[in-house]
This record gives sequence, structure tokens and C-alpha cells, in this order.
Amino acid sequence: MIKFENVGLRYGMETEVLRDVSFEIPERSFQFLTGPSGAGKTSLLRLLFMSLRPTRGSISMFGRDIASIERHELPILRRRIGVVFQDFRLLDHMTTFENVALPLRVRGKDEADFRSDVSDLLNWVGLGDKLHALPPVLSGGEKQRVAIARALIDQPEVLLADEPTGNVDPHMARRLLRLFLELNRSGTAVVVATHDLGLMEQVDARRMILNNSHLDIYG
Ligand SMILES: Nc1ncnc2c1ncn2[C@@H]1O[C@H](COP(=O)(O)OP(=O)(O)OP(=O)(O)O)[C@@H](O)[C@H]1O
Repeated sequence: MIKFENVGLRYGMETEVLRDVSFEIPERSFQFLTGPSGAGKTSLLRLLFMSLRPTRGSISMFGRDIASIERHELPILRRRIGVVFQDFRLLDHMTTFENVALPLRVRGKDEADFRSDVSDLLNWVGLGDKLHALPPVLSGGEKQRVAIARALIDQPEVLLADEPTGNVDPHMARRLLRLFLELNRSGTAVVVATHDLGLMEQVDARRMILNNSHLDIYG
């Protein structure tokens, strides 16, 4: 479904952050992406979300070479991908409920059909009492859970999550991991970037490890 071949990425004139990175993300697969701070995990996720272009090599997403994808096609392709970035990217003038419902609204779904799904998911991530809160009054961990709920609500084909448990306690981290596993079981390919060894030890999943610009894959 996704294929990287000899991908290199550099910012400006710096040395390459990623060098000769090749891998595939099969449909319905689950993998962790890990490596030391600054190794390039976020950069790799941004390549997967097509918000960065590689400086060399080729990337194919959903069977399309991304070099041939035109700018106006990107939003349509990105709708197939759920993302949780470290800066959350919530809309501050919309409530928690509205932020999570946004991907469904964009698809033209009827609020009556999704109201209970949005509330149930927010309940599951422990935000049942914050449905009408605006993001600026939420804590970092709460914002992170809103961002996760928004990424999951529409059952994307791929979920990209950057340190999704970075701001929550271990109990909530396990709960969120269960949510990712359930989503994966229902057909979504999941990539979770994390430093959290404890989290990775809970699942026997493929590990993509970035180090010194190179990617090694185990499992
Ligand atoms: N926009 C940018 N311009 C220049 N350099 C950048 C840019 N974004 C990232 N970098 C550099 O690329 C390298 C990889 O950064 P990246 O954020 O991808 O790493 P990471 O593995 O996600 O780190 P962390 O675990 O600390 O979040 C770092 O050296 C960083 O300074």
C-alpha cells in the first residue's frame, strides 16, 4: 500500500536526515517507528503524510508515485490517512466534539448518524465530560486524546501517530494502545512513532528503527 525505495531527505544544505530508506507498509499492518531523539521519526511521518517531499528516491502511496501527484489531489489522498502530530493541530474555535466530528462533516456525513460514535469515542479516551470544551482550556494530554479521536473517527486506511502517548499516564497509554490495536484489527494500517519501550513491549509488532539516518526493520 505504501512503498519507499532508497529515499533520502535533507533539509537545506544539511547532511541527510534519512539515507537510503526502503520499506513497505502493507495493508492492515501494525508497526512501531522508533529511534533516538532527532533520528528523523517525525520527518519520516511527514513524508508518509506527503507534507514533505523526499530529496531522492521514490515513494508510492496507495499505488501512486507521489512525484506524479498534483497539489490539488493531495487533500483527497490525505483523507485516507489519519494523523496525530505532536502539535495536535486542533481548531481552537471548535469544541472537542466538533473537532473530532470534522473529518465526518468534511465527508458530508449527517450529524444524526455520527453523534453517538463521536461521543462514545470521546468517552473511551476519558473526555466524556469535555465534549463542549474548547481546546485552549484543555491540558496537553487532553488535547492529545482529542487529536487521536479525530484521527480515528473515520476509520482511515492508514493511521500515523507521532508520540501519541507522550503526554498521558501509563494507564491511559495502555488504553490508547488498545484503541490503535482495535482500529488495526478493523483494517487500518498503523504506524506509531514512540520512544516508549514499555509501550512497545506490550505488542509483538514490527519495529522500524531509525539510527544515523538509516532504517532497520525487525519483525
Ligand atoms: N524543518 C526543518 N528544518 C531543518 N532541520 C529540520 C527540520 N525539521 C527537522 N529537522 C532536523 O532533522 C532531524 C530529524 O528531526 P525529526 O524531528 O524528524 O526527528 P525525531 O526523530 O522525530 O525527533 P524527536 O524524537 O526528538 O521528536 C533533526 O536533526 C532536526 O533538527
